[in-house]
Amino acid sequence: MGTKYTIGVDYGTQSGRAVLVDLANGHEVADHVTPYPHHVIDERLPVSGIKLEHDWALQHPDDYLEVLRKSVPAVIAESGIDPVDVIGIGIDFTACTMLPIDEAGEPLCFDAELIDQPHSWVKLWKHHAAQPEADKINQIAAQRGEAFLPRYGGKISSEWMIAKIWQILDEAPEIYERTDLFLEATDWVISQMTGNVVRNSCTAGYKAIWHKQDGFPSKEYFKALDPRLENLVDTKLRGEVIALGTNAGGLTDKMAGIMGLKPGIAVAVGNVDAHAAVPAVGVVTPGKLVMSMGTSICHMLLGTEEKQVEGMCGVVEDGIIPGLYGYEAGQSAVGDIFEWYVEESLPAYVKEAAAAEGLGIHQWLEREAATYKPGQTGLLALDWWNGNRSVLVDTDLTGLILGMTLLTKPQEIYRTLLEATAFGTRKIVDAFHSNGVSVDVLYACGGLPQKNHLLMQIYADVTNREIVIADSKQTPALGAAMFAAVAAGQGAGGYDTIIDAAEKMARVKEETFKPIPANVEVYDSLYKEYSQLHDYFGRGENDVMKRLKNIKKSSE
Ligand SMILES: Nc1ncnc2c1ncn2[C@@H]1O[C@H](COP(=O)(O)OP(=O)(O)O)[C@@H](O)[C@H]1O
Ligand SMILES: O=C(CO)[C@@H](O)[C@@H](O)COP(=O)(O)O
Repeated sequence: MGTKYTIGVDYGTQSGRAVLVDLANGHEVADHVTPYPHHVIDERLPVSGIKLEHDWALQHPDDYLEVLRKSVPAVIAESGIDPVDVIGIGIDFTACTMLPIDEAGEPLCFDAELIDQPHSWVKLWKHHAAQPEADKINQIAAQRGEAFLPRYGGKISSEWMIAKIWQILDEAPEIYERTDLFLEATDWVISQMTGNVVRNSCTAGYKAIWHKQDGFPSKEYFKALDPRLENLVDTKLRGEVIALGTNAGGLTDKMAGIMGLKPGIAVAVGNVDAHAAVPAVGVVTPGKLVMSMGTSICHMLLGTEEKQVEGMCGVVEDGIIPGLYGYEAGQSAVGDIFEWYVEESLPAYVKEAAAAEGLGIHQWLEREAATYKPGQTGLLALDWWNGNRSVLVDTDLTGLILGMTLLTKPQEIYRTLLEATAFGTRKIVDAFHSNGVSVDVLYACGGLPQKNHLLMQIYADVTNREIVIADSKQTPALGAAMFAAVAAGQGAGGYDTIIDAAEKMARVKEETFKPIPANVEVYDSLYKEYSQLHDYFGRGENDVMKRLKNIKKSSE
């Protein structure tokens, strides 16, 4: 049949990236990045210049099409392959990144009448202005004993679909009325490529409270939130929910022309970035926790049963790999904490020393921090610089460093911050493992594993588990290309299941990080101390962090 390819497109926060992948071995033949022309819209709307309120984060839907227009032809050109050998395309996206569309499938913000209405635009995953709605969603669900709440670790996030929809209804009822459908951006882009509107099981499950057996929450629940939401599911959330790897339909003639591909090729249903990365590191069975490590960490895990785990972001059947339950948890700041330290708190002499040696600041700090043994700094930190996503689900918690003296060095603080994030991950690992969702080995992808070896060794030592590292730097895009291969099917040169695709296309490095027994022992005692601080400050025994925030607010 000759060499066949698929394209995976990874839609991140700042840019979209297309990767052309050889189906025989997962080799990434070419890639191309298109920065979003309108960036993240968090101050003023394009065209009208209307000012946005605090905590808003929007995007421009045409930026997503721009990625298809630019990056897809670019990977074809760069690779020099014949486009007829591309048998499918798949995408992964940040989530919940959602938008209102009209009957014709057009985003409301494309309508000249609505362009100056902030609520007609795409709400990006990190739009955090729907917290009042999220609070009521949780309070009413808890009062009514809604069965869905434990599936989301006890809390629905303000980042997710229902809170965002309700904010639109609350603040711009006319936009709500004009909306035919609320869609995840990942599903909208697929609709643009195929002409079909379908919802993928991943975002529906993790972000819109959809359950394979129970569907969405009941009409009674939505009515209890707001009588105007009673029929939301049958109206503006309608549409079939389809498992990952399904062909959403063939690529339309129009989009094929624009992208330089063959019309009719398979287009896989949409997916989420962190979730798409799981099969791309070859994880298709339980027991292997995949960490997508960058500014934050998403922790992904598979299981054969639906279990309740404190503070997880969600458990969704078919949510990651069809046929299994997919679990997600997370830490809302990891690389961001290291960046804060380097940018906001590091003495100038360290920057000068690093520059004098021609080293990056992180590299200098990593090298110096690596000269310490576990415990040797005498320091301990709580990693809550951006609140705590799992397991406490509390954005009002803040960071803490304990044990400093007049002799404390910057590299000791840096090491302590690395360790604190590892303890945060161990809390998540322990929460899953002790609730019957076993975690035997860790897999790491994203930017951090490539950048900081000390960090990875600390994670192996703190969790007492081996860590396998992704070989691809574009792991989510590779995963999206694998799901495209499944959507195309074996008959067309692809694969019939994501398990077959993972066997041939997933890639990890040979070198792994293994726990060092002597370090494990010391970290076990430090973790006990971390756990005491974690519970003392995080579970209500001493709410000083919240009181400080309140004092700060009232002093502003
Ligand atoms: N050598 C390093 N060690 C630790 N953290 C680093 C290092 N270099 C960059 N970072 C942090 O990693 C984060 C970027 O991670 P990356 O995976 O590239 O991005 P993203 O999460 O946006 O995909 C930033 O927060 C940055 O401060
Ligand atoms: O929340 C999820 C996945 O559930 C992510 O899409 C969101 O945090 C964005 O992640 P990135 O910053 O793009 O790594």
